[in-house]
Amino acid sequence: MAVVASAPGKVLMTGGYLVLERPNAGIVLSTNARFYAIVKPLNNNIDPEILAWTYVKLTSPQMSRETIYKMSLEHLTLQCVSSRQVSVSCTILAYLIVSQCLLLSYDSRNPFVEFAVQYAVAAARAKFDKDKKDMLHKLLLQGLDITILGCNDFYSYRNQIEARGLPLKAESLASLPPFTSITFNTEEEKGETRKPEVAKTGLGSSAAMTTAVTAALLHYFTVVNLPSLSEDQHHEKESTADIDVVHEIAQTAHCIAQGKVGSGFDVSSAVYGSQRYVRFSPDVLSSAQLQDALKGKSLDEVISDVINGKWDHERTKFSLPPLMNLLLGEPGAGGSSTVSMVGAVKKWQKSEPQKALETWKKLSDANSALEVRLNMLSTMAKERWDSYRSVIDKCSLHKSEKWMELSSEPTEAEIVKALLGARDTMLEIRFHMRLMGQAAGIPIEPESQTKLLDATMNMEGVLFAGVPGAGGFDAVFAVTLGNSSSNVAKEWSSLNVLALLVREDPRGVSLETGDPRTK
Ligand SMILES: Nc1ncnc2c1ncn2[C@@H]1O[C@H](COP(=O)(O)OP(=O)(O)O)[C@@H](O)[C@H]1O
Ligand SMILES: C[C@@](O)(CCOP(=O)(O)OP(=O)(O)O)CC(=O)O
Repeated sequence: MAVVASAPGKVLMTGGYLVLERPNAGIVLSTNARFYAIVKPLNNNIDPEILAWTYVKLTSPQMSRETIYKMSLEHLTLQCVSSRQVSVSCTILAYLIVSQCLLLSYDSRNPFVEFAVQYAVAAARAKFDKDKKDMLHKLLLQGLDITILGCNDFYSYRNQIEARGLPLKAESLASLPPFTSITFNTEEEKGETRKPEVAKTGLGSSAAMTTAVTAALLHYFTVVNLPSLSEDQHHEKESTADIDVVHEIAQTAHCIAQGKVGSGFDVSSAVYGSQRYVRFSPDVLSSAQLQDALKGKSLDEVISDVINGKWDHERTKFSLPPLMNLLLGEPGAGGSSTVSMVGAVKKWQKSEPQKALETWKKLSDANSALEVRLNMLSTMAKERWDSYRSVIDKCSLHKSEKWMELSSEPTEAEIVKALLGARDTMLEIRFHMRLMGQAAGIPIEPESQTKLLDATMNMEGVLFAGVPGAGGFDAVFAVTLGNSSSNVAKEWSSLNVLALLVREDPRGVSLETGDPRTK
């Protein structure tokens, strides 16, 4: 029986850079862009002769790639035995032709999935008693057939839309077949051509992919029982023990595959959904990092350190107040390298510690203030729904400068004040993020984005807009009121900005009923 699991992509609305250090928090919204992993046995006829190793087949239809690994059942090491490009359909070919670089030349390894497989099997072994270990061994002998699929929203199709002469509108994106082939951007840096990179929108495809594969495998091995999408996924639900295991394993695999320990908000939101996040102490992964660097400990020892480690990340339920929508717009073909941006900020913190501390304090206060204001609006919506709905409806049709005049009674005026307060706080966050970028010499909110964000914040029904995560030239986000998103998308189109189809969806990792391509 196949197991299908999915995990969402993310948008870090506040907390870029600061969230790398405890106890700073980041507000991360998960999205309806989901990454799927399908796991099933590769071969139903177990060959009793083969007891020392098994096969793992990894198929990425969007990269037209199929890789076969041989996995040692003792050490869980993976050896790539074949990798080939599988045939592509005519529609996919059309996209490939216009892409800047054909996939054939691209590196065929997928370290995210490779580590997810190794760590998930090791976790199952660590958790199981003798009988269940035998069951696991039999399951592994049948081989693992893994297919990975990311929603189109994870990838940038802007170049293809332009190349095909289609209008730069969400409708053009909607006309693409689901799970369309991925293309690569080749970038020039100082006259040299860099390694081609997947053309992404910045929703965290690797974190969602690692989480979906880890979750599907752990469910397939019966280590965990994943919730389904229809189940009420409350973060504060008494027992999150099963998804906590998914988190620990996916986070470890993701860090090791990336070769760095980031804040982990992307994996946390892929597992638990939208939240206020405070990072885990990096020490919890020291054993896994050492193993990778020195090949000192066995995977079984490392996994028991990971499972028994002190995972001290904090997550609190958070989602946008009712009748507010998250909208993303792609102003260009993307391409900021988060790693080098983080490096530049760290260098600045060392060279100007006092100034950096002051900026971080102001940013941290503004981030907290925005969170308080949005939570206040959620409470107002709960307690005074009619006034709240009426204010949102009215404000959705006007620019913010008119909002105060629209309130017809004191409760409404109070709600408008809270909306305007949230707006001002976002302006403050943007101001300090820009200062940090200037001081560190990196484009956190580059001038072109400032112009776009100012224009967006001046559109009817826009609460605020900003650069998500590390900032740069990737997609921008806007939080819009009521039904104003379609107007914003239209205005963006006239500014050469492509409105993406993605929206907020607070749900985390889940079990699916079947292959998403057959839906
Ligand atoms: N559909 C896919 N099939 C195989 N690998 C994928 C797929 N989607 C993403 N990846 C891998 O994930 C990497 C992108 O991850 P990441 O840098 O986290 O992107 P994002 O900006 O979306 O966070 C790609 O370089 C590729 O290795
Ligand atoms: C700088 C950061 O705080 C936020 C980066 O956020 P992005 O959403 O830009 O992430 P990528 O998917 O890696 O591009 C680094 C971190 O928190 O790890």
